[in-house]
Amino acid sequence: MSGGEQEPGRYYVGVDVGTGSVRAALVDQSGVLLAFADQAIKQWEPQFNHHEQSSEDIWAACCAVTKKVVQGIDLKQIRGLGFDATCSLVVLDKQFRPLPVNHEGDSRRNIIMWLDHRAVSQVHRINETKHSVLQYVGGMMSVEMQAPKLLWLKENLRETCWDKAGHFFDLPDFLSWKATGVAARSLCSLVCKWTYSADKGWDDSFWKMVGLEDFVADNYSKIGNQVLPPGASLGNGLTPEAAKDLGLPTGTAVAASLIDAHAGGLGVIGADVRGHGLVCEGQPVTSRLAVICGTSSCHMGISKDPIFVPGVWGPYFSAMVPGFWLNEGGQSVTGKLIDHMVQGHAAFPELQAKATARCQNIYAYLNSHLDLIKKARPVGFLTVDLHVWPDFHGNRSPLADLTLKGMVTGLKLSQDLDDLAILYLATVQAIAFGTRFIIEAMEAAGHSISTLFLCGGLSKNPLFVQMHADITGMPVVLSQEVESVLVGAAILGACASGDFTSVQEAMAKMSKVGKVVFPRREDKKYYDKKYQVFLKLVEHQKEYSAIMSGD
Ligand SMILES: Nc1ncnc2c1ncn2[C@@H]1O[C@H](COP(=O)(O)OP(=O)(O)O)[C@@H](O)[C@H]1O
Ligand SMILES: O=C(CO)[C@H](O)[C@H](O)COP(=O)(O)O
Repeated sequence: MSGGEQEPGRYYVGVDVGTGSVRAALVDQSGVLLAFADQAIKQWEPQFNHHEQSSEDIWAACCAVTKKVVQGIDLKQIRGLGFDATCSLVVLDKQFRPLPVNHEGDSRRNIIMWLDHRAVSQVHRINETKHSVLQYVGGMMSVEMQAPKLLWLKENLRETCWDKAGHFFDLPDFLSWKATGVAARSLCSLVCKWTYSADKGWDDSFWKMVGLEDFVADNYSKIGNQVLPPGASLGNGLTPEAAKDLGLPTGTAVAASLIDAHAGGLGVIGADVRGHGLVCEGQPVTSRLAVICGTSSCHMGISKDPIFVPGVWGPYFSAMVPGFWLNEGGQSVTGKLIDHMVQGHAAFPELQAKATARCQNIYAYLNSHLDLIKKARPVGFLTVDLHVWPDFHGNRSPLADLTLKGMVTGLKLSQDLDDLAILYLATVQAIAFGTRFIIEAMEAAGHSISTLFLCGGLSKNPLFVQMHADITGMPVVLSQEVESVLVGAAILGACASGDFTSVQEAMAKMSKVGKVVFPRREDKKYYDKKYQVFLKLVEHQKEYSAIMSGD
């Protein structure tokens, strides 16, 4: 379909596999969510910095949530299915059975998660090669990408995993394979996490130089030698087995997938902004930055020509919006950091009890508590002497330094609820300062950004949203559908069904502006000062480490 026509009763299913849970939605042609379901997924941390999951557990969760959202629907109306997922590494043997990625030999745990930092030595060696593919990941490969993890498997689990492995998938590609039996990879995963180039393909010299020449020898069959653009229809759609598992008809169209952050980007970045008083109304789509905030935050900016931003991943061609280059800034832990700070505080049990008594989630409770304890000035001013540096899991962007640690300055002896609430506020602010730091790096390299489009679990937190507006000085657009990542996944399904002629057309019809949050200009001076302190924190941290590593 094209030309603005809407066919009644045409639905798409989007499935989003985040770090902590799997979500599914039934979505109509105008991007409205008609049904939603979610289910938690298992995670293991057998050692510090080792994070693992199970592809069977995740597939079972995808099936359970999909069955729920299509309940009571005439299945003939479901036109397409799209998956997005975290960029975790799935390992299968030659018969497509799970292989262990751990010393314990537990083959249930066959996924090295994206936030796993076990491959530190491997990524250092990869970066030391200074190979030209590194130009397209911000100048420096991240330990969270797939090449270092593959090298770790080769060096550490040779017999139990590496020699037996037949297939290494990015999690989004594993899901589309499981659904259709088609092992083609999405251009999104391969370009963003595996060093594939949209125009030149694989670079043999890179894999040979880093010690993974095995892939070249077998023509990349284990990591993908058929590549499709996100949204392309895969094979004959759902296989009979997958259709039974998911509760959908055999042959339902299935799309080549996207990484979760990229699906969030599709779900928000193309919305029609007319009538909201936004400066980006008269500007090209490249003035918009999609920020997908869940366990981590990802900052997705697009451009017509490639822009090389030191410490910011990309430029990646056609990895999110077809025909555009993508730069992806990121913070490895944001939601996870807030949870960590709050749950680790002595007053956490009291917070839980009080929030439960009021039938509120802990963050809604904390936000109202901050409102209660604020004095004459706005809430944000409660942290005048409390500052946080948020890199508790290293810095992804723009410093690309995985050795950086978290910092807090301004601690007191009190451990009460006020103290917890203010520490939570300072953490939220630190994450927003991190976003400002990334935006400044992108702008210095040539991006021109005026408006933020937020989605993901943290965008449900009004304090997080307001702090992003105040600290960046930019308006924040929230979508009509809170679960915009699922709208992105459904857009893929809609493209695979053939109901739209392009991803751009589907984006324009299915993503919608909900609420706009403007910055409080009168607070700018205060946040500028706090930003100065923020930048000092990392400078000082580097000085401390130089002192300690000196003689
Ligand atoms: N209503 C809410 N208010 C505040 N924070 C929330 C809310 N819902 C989710 N979050 C936070 O969002 C984060 C998870 O976001 P989500 O997008 O679900 O993550 P992922 O995709 O990584 O699984 C968690 O840190 C959680 O605390
Ligand atoms: O690297 C990423 C995207 O390129 C994401 O950080 C990763 O996929 C995890 O996402 P989330 O925080 O939504 O679970």
